[in-house]
Amino acid sequence: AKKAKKPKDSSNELAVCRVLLADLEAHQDAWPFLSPVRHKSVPGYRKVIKKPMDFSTIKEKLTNNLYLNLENFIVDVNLVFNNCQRFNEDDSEIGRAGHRMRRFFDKRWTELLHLK
Ligand SMILES: CO[C@H](O)CCc1ccc(O)cc1
Repeated sequence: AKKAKKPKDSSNELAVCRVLLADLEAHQDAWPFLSPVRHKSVPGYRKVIKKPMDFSTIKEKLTNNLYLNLENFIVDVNLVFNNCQRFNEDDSEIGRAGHRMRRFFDKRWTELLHLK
């Protein structure tokens, strides 16, 4: 017989997003990602990175209810890290910060989801 699916409790997903964003912003390696890249002073950035994203923009979107669920939020956080990997050498200050931040984020949201 089909097992009854447990109803998904999505009510606290946005609270989880706020906790995750606060943790990202507080991380010592967050500095390259806190505000939008000044593409006018970074040659090539606008050409190479089609969808710029940063933590302050994510905060703005969260405040304006532009994330319908945790998944949409995670897509934007991963965009920050994927943009970073695309534009920076792995063996660079910012490249390494991006890898460390992605590892931290992946660990943190899976921790929070397992609390449910
Ligand atoms: C999230 O940080 C951006 O990838 C900044 C890229 C950058 C690399 C070198 C620079 O001199 C300026 C910006």
